[in-house]
Amino acid sequence: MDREHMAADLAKVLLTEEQIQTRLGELAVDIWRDYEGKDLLLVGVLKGAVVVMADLMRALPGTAPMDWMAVSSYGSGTKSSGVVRILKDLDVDITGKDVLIVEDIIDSGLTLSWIKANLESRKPASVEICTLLRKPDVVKVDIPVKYVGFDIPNEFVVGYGLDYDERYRNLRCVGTLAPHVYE
Ligand SMILES: O=P(O)(O)OC[C@H]1O[C@H](OP(=O)(O)OP(=O)(O)O)[C@H](O)[C@@H]1O
Ligand SMILES: Nc1nc2[nH]cnc2c(=O)[nH]1
Repeated sequence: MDREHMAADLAKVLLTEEQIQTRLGELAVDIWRDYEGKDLLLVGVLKGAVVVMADLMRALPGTAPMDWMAVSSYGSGTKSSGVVRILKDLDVDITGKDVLIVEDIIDSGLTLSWIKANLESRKPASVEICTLLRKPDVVKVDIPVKYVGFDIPNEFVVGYGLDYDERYRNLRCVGTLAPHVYE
C-alpha cells in the first residue's frame, strides 16, 4: 500500500508529527532530570514502541542503554485478549537497575500491569512507565504511569508504531481509521 492510500484510510488525525515530537522532547527532559545519578535502563515493548523509543532516546539530553521485550497480548484485530505471553525476554539482568518501560499505548492496561509485575519480581531498584498514549479504560486497573504523552479518547488508533493488521505503523501521525478499512 502506498502513502497516498494510507493517508486516505485515516478518518481523523488525532496527533500531528509536530505535536508528538514536541511532547516527546518535554518528556525526555523530565526523564533525564528524574533519573540523574540513577542506573537508567530503557525497556521497550515490541513492536509498537519501536518508533517512540527511537525518538524518545534521541531526544534525551544524554545517553542510556536500552533493551527489548516482546509479549503477545492481542490477536491481529482490535481487542485485548488479557492473556500475556513472553515471546522475547530481556537480554540483560535488571537487578538493581532503574527500569523505565517505554510503550506506545496503554489501553486496558492489562499488558503493562503484567509486564510491570514481571519486571518487579526480578529485583530492580525501580520500575516506572512512560507511554506516548493513554486511553481512559486504564483507570479500571490500578497502574501508576509516571510519564504520559497524551490522554486520548477511547478509539482505535494507528500510526507512530501502532498497527492495524501490521499496517500503518510507519505513519508519522496518530489517527483513527475510516470505516471502509474494516469492511
Ligand atoms: O493496555 P492494553 O489494552 O494491554 O494494550 C496495550 C498494548 O497493545 C499494543 O500492543 P499489541 O499487542 O497490539 O502489539 P504490537 O506492539 O506488536 O503492535 C501496545 O503496544 C501495548 O503493548
Ligand atoms: N493499533 C492499536 N493497538 C492498540 N492496542 C491497544 N489499543 C490500541 C489502539 O488503539 N490501536
